[in-house]
Amino acid sequence: MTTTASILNNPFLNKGTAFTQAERKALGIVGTLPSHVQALDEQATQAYAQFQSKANDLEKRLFLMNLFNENRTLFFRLMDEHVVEFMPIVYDPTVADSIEQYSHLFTDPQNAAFISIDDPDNIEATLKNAADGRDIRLVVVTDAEGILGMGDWGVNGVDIAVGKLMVYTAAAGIDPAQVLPVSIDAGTNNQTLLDDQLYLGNHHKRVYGDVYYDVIDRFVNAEQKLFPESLLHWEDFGRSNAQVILDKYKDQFATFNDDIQGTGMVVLAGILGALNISKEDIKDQKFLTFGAGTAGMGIANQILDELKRAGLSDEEARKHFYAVDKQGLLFDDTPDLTAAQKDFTRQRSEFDNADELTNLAAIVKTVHPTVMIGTSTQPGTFTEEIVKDMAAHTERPIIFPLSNPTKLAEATAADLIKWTDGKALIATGIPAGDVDYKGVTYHIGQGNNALMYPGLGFGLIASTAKVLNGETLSAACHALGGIVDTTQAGAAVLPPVSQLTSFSQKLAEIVAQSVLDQKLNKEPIADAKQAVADMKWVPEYKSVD
Ligand SMILES: NC(=O)c1ccc[n+]([C@@H]2O[C@H](COP(=O)([O-])OP(=O)(O)OC[C@H]3O[C@@H](n4cnc5c(N)ncnc54)[C@H](O)[C@@H]3O)[C@@H](O)[C@H]2O)c1
Ligand SMILES: O=C(O)C[C@H](O)C(=O)O
Ligand SMILES: [Mn+2]
Repeated sequence: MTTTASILNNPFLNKGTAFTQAERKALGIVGTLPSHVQALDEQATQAYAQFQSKANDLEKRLFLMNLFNENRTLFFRLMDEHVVEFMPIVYDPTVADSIEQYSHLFTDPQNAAFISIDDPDNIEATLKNAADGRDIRLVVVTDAEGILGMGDWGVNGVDIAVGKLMVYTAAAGIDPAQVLPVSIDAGTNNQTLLDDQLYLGNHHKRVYGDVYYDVIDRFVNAEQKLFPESLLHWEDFGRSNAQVILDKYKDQFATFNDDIQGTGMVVLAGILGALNISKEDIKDQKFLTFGAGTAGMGIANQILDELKRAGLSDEEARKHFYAVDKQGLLFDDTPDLTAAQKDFTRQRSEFDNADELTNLAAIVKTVHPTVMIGTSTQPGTFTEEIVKDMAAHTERPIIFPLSNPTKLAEATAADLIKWTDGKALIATGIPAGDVDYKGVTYHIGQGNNALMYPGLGFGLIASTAKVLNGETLSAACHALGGIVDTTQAGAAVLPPVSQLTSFSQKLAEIVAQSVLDQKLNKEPIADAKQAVADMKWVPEYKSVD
């Protein structure tokens, strides 16, 4: 039965004041709206003026989330027009503030599914209720143990799943009615949340081990059963679980971990862009990853794959890596290595001063890296001394401080340009403004997986991919090559967010083509480009009869 509420409170159907008089009549909602009928453009102009009147970024975000909760078409029309301005508001870094305050600011569940580890028997019902009959093609799930670099945020982390999905639609054009954000509430070790009466998640410590993995398994089974056409995207799981989960499911159906693979992709694409500028060969680089966690090792593995595709043996390729974590440079005898770290250790016998290699300054001095990636969550750790030392031994140091949000970045782009006298080739995790230095304007690429996962995911869904493999990931990493004009002084290593929609489309087409080339499509598809074009949703009102 249609009721006024079932239309005006349904963000997938609601047009608000844009319902024509005929539609109002047909739907039985005559008189429930002011009489003047607005066009979508008019609504967008009006909403943008309200957005601009908000005092700060969090207020702006709250306003946009309200709009999102009321009317998805209007929200995405507006985001389409203002993508560069909206990205840092709906996504990183402002999403970080909203996650910290989620329970206090809560007004709406945003059509997410909330799975509780204490209620495993209701996992299927939870997904079904949240989907509410919609044809779900894309699920972003988080257990929020490692939200950006801010640690454990329990159920509050659902906002990152919502935010990632907003970027998917804005960038690639997935129909917002076909997506489902999922929170797995496995408890939290965040004492501030546990002590907070208003905290909306389970008030107990995080559950690990068999009980946890059993819930993950039940979730995966229910998800695949209910939404067999869907792609499953894992986000911000903790270091001890992320890779384990990915390894368990990656060959079974279309799935990926954004922090491991999405980040690996954007960093490799950024390095390829940087090498295009410096005209150097990837096989001549020495890679230092500072923060050898989920993202750091995902990046190392993606670069390793590239080196092997460029002709190096596995053994030769691994010699190009220096993985650094809390313990310093990781050696084969370093205690407490994770499974992923074990593949990238060095031997003490390779260095005269192995015992001194416990801090970044000493390691840079000894190793002379040409590429330094920060995924450590440790702000300001790429110091002037370290960066100058690195720059003294390589013509164009490639430096990517990627830790998010803003307050956790290893360095700022402006400092890196200054300390290296304009030589550094930089990408940052959060958006960075242009840097003017000695008469040159340096554009800074955003080394954020948001540049990659929308196109990757859309291409996989459009091509009905059975799985995602290394071949497709590699094709996607190379897809952005040539988009940036590297002949310009101060060119960025990655394309600008202002071109997010066009390069996401290109990426999706390349991904879909790779799937078809490998015959990994579930359904017959003749033309990858056409499949991508056919699936693209545009924020326009459809007429209601
Ligand atoms: N820009 C992007 O697209 C992107 C993508 C993923 C992650 N990240 C950022 O990378 C950071 C790490 O994320 P993650 O998912 O890999 O988390 P993680 O917890 O898996 O990894 C962080 C690693 O840093 C290490 N670390 C902590 N203190 C250190 C220190 N003093 N010296 C050296 N290493 C130290 C930890 O031991 C851990 O191994 C976060 O800030 C996250 O926002 C950015
Ligand atoms: O969410 C982001 O901004 C990127 C990345 O997935 C992260 O965890 O930091
Ligand atoms: Mn993440």
